[in-house]
Amino acid sequence: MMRMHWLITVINRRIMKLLVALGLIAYIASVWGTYTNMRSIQEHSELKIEQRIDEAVAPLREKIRDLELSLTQKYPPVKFLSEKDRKRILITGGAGFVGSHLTDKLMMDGHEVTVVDNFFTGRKRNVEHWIGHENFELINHDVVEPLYIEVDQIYHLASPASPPNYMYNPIKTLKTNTIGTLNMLGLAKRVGARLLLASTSEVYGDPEVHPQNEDYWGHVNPIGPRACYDEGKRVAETMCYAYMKQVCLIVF
Ligand SMILES: O=c1ccn([C@@H]2O[C@H](COP(=O)(O)OP(=O)(O)O[C@H]3OC[C@@H](O)[C@H](O)[C@H]3O)[C@@H](O)[C@H]2O)c(=O)[nH]1
Repeated sequence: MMRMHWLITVINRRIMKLLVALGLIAYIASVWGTYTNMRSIQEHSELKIEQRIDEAVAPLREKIRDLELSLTQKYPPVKFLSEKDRKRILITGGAGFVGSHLTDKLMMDGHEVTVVDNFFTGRKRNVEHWIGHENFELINHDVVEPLYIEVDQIYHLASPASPPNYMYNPIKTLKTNTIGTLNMLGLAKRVGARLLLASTSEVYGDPEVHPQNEDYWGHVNPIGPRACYDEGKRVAETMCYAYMKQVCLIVF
């Protein structure tokens, strides 16, 4: 009997120890679980915060990079002009041959130049040496659509200029020289700017007089293959004169 009792006590003790050990292991496991869980939540939220910071900082980094670039970038020398003498100048077709050289001249003289071009024949690389300069702006825009900006002077050069280019799409050539010129005259009228139109000797058509002076009216053909350009520029000149006479616009 005594032996039996002793055996039960020993077994009970062992079970107790086992239970205590199991309890301890369960407790440690749960504490460890909570700890790793908390860590992963913390790491996750840290990751999210880092991500958000990165997102918020990215545009600033880009601005700083642009700023650094503009500080280190070398531009051709530009004169300083006082506010009074500095003009805001729009050059349509400014990425073309004549336009880009005019851009260089006016930029180097110290003016603020906005080039508007649809890059039909002009190229960005013709004016790329000014990109980022505080006095320079390049706008990809077709003058057939109205343009609303504030300027003091307009040099209206936008037009295809060589026969293969202007004969490629005669209707578009006509629109550029008529609607485009009308839009520029309208802009000049609205902001009180003076306007210069780049015309062409082709307004004289197939001239019988050489050289042609201002009194010569030309020898033109309104339905010939080059008419879209010749007549387009002729009507552009007529529009400029009408605006000059009717609304006292200063036109060259
Ligand atoms: O619809 C158009 C067509 C042309 N253009 C631009 O006008 C510019 C014309 O420049 P080009 O280099 O082809 O030709 P040029 O510089 O020789 O022409 C220049 O002299 C002749 C005149 O008829 C043009 O009006 C004048 O720009 C180009 O940058 C072209 O992309 C427009 O912005 N819109």
